[in-house]
Amino acid sequence: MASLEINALTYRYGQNKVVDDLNLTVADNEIVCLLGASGCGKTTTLKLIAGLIQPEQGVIQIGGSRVNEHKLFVAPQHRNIGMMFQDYALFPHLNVAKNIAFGLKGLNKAQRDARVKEMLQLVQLEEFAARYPHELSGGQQQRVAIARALAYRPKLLLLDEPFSNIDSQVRFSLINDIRQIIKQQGVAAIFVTHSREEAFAFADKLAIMEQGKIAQLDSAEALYRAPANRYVAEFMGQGVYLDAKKISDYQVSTNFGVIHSSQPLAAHSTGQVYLRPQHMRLINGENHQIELLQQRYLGLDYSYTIVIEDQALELQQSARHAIDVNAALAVEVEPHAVTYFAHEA
Ligand SMILES: Nc1ncnc2c1ncn2[C@@H]1O[C@H](COP(=O)(O)OP(=O)(O)OP(=O)(O)O)[C@@H](O)[C@H]1O
Repeated sequence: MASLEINALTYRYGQNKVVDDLNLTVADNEIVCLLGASGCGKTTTLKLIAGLIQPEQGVIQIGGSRVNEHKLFVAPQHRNIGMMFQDYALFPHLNVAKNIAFGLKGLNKAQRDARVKEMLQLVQLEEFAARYPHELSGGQQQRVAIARALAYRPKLLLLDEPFSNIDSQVRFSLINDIRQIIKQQGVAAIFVTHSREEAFAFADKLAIMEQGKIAQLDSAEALYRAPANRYVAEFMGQGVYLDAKKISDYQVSTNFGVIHSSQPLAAHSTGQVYLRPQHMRLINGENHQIELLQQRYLGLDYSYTIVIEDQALELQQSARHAIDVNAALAVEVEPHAVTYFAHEA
């Protein structure tokens, strides 16, 4: 059974349709990250799931139970969700143990104390039970926040930019720890972030959101290998488009030579390939009319900013294979799972 199932969800702020017929499923025990351009509707989607706002249309089911439909509207505290929002700070006047215990209902004191102890162990903050939030680091505060969110054993966790205020040096170890904690508890989670790197480290699947809809939901690897459209391809990483003509199921011809694909190409006979820097190498050779804008030495690598067919791209390659920037430049494209789109309508 899915922990979350959303069908045809729609929401407007005034005339502005911010969530548009959105469908999304999160399996039990799965972490899904909502990623997309600023303003595409990520936070609004989380608020709809949480019950902080009411949809115009659509059905949301959490753990198999409908939380809205016609006259039904289940209040946030009865939705079986835990929330860790950027602006849902800890209560400053309560110590760590009391912050975690807040919201634990229907338990007697002994049960409540046992649950708080269990949660403190889970987030490895046993010695910090009596401390107040201002006496903790940002990372420790987020551990308390996750302990508080998990304390009443929700079916689904909602996390909105939970790591954005955390120092970059500790951010990725905190992300790993919190991922493990969530997996250990067997809870499903939806996570909103602006950072692809955070999404890769934290989520099982990424849901790429485009203008109020889910453009594609899959693993990061599948989104790289087979993006559903140009928005998803560009969102997953910088690249350049080259006009291309299909010459076999595994080969396209471009101004930069024949490119070999490790997967069958889409059906259209002409279109554009989207090439990412990691599949290209700048070399000295036959002049491909590549302009070098900038070269920087980064220690082990060189970074080259080049212009191909009016599109700028940054490539990094080992300083051991440095090229002569004053000689003619060309690119070599290695065989890979080529992304090949039809021409834009
Ligand atoms: N309370 C509000 N009243 C009116 N419009 C709003 C309100 N909140 C958000 N919006 C608009 O709805 C759209 C979606 O906002 P939302 O916060 O869901 O986007 P987001 O994808 O989370 O963006 P970001 O990545 O910048 O946080 C935006 O155009 C935003 O300006």
